[in-house]
Amino acid sequence: MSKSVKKLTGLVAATFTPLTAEGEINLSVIGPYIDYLIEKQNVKSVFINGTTGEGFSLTVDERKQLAAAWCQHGKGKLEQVIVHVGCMSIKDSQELTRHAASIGADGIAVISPSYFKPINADALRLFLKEVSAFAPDLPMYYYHIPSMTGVALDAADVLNGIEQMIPSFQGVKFTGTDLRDLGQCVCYSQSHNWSVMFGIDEQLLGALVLGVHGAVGSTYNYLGRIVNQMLAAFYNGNHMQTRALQFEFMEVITFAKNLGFDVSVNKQVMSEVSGLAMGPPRLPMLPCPVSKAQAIAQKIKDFSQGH
Ligand SMILES: CC(=O)N[C@H](C=O)[C@@H](O)[C@H](O)[C@H](O)CO
Ligand SMILES: CC(=O)C(=O)O
Repeated sequence: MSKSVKKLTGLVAATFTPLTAEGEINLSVIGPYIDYLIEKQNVKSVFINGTTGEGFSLTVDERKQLAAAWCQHGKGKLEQVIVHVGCMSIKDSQELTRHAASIGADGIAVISPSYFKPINADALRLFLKEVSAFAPDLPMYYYHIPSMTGVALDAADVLNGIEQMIPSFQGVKFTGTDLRDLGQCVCYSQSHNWSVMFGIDEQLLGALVLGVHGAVGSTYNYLGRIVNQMLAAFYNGNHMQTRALQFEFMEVITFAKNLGFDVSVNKQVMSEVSGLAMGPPRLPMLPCPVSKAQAIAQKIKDFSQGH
């Protein structure tokens, strides 16, 4: 692994996957999507084909086409394009990994298989190693998301000693609420200069205090500008302002959660707020009633106008 790895930091948008009304991937939205993130949200890195991007509902070929489009349109504009390559079959993950390297992606991230689950951290590390071997020079991030995978191994256990197996290992995207485990990931990562990226947007401040290097999340697609203000306030030591912004942010997400806030709703909210046509989700998710998304979008707009 070369020493010139660009460290992943700051806000990273976990992108939605634009679909046509017929449910086909809609690559024509990606160019305008990138401009929107940079110009309107001050967000310059993306995490594609993950949870928000419905990665597990896409075919391997669709995932390749999307990754290629994000890298191509993002060239010279985006700081980093991280491609999620987790699949139920290790063969598919290896193919996506090789492809990510061939198109110039900045890194890959891997969610654990969740049907047949790794029985312990050794099994998961072995899986990650066999995936990374298909792009040994590409930074790899482990994506910890037990709420979706049911793989409840401590992320810190997965990290422990992984550098001896995976020279390209560069950190973890931590979507969990166990602050003890998160803190141990940050602590372990320090000596390796890895990135710990937090993934529960409405709890970001707690993670910042523990020393995470940034955050990957869905809401940075449309609240990135304000959350960047929150990060600036935090790094300037202005805890009152940071907390005030976090509380307002929490209120918006609580409002959304009370209405039912899943990827389908979130995707429609993105269409409403950005004006970009994200299209419907893919089955088994059902399209979200427009009125629900509009109510959430209005909250987001009110929050944005206040800042
Ligand atoms: C479970 C899940 O999908 N988490 C996302 C990222 O990992 C978050 O970005 C959430 O969408 C966000 O925090 C809203 O709850
Ligand atoms: C939300 C998130 O980080 C993902 O799309 O995977």
